[in-house]
Amino acid sequence: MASSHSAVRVMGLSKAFKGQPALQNVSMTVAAGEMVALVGASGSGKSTLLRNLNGLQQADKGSVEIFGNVLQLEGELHSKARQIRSHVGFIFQQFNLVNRLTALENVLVGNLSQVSMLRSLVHNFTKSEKVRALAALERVGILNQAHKRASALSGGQQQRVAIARCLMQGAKIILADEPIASLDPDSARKVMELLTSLNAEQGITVVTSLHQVQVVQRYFKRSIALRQGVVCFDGFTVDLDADRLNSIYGSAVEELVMRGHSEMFAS
Ligand SMILES: Nc1ncnc2c1ncn2[C@@H]1O[C@H](COP(=O)(O)OP(=O)(O)OP(=O)(O)O)[C@@H](O)[C@H]1O
Repeated sequence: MASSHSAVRVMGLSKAFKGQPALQNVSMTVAAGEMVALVGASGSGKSTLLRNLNGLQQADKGSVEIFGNVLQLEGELHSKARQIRSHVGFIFQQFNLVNRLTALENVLVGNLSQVSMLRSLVHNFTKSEKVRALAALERVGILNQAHKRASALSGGQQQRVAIARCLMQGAKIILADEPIASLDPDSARKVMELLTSLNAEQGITVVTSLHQVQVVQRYFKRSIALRQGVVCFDGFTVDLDADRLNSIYGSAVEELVMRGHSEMFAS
């Protein structure tokens, strides 16, 4: 596939921590509008790969392109990395909101980090920015929580604020690192349904690391599996049968059972 049609293109990406390889010659392409699950045992490299896809981390070798623009190449971030990253939203297992700010303020300030600066910024947002932030909260179904502090929201609501922040940012790609791992089954289902509808209705490309194989099978047509930093499967999720899962997870296959969310689909 031509890189200009790819949302994400990774070529020969390798990354080591203190000499220990975390990613080894990883190559993959995600088309614009695709929704892809990243699976693999704990420590297989999923978070490292996601962080490299938006330049939060730099690899030692290889390249990452976003919509055909080089984000990083051979360990160097491109000089326009900031601009390229503006299309890429990131959500984390632990939501990464500023607890003292309201849901609306969190959506407005995005990922900026200094709270005192954030406070003053909040008061400088224009009416149209506030209207956009409220629309983003409405899109994720929590407009009625807009003025509550993040710390007073449930985990599922906090994760939806984090997704609203991506919408406010205008993200065309959402990278999600275990977005449901800290959620109860009902909240997890709502977050997965929200990501699925953003993908289907707004064409947002979604790449999500997940441990729950039932969730992967339910929501993702395509999966990419890592084992010890190497891509060991890239294909249709329906082809992830018991033998393949055993080979991907090795002795860690019990993680799938222990960390499953089968209750998500009970109702
Ligand atoms: N900042 C870091 N410093 C040192 N080693 C790291 C760092 N980040 C990751 N690693 C190592 O790189 C390897 C891959 O880790 P990574 O977090 O990417 O795996 P993962 O598949 O996301 O795991 P999990 O499912 O438990 O989140 C592991 O061996 C991990 O210990």
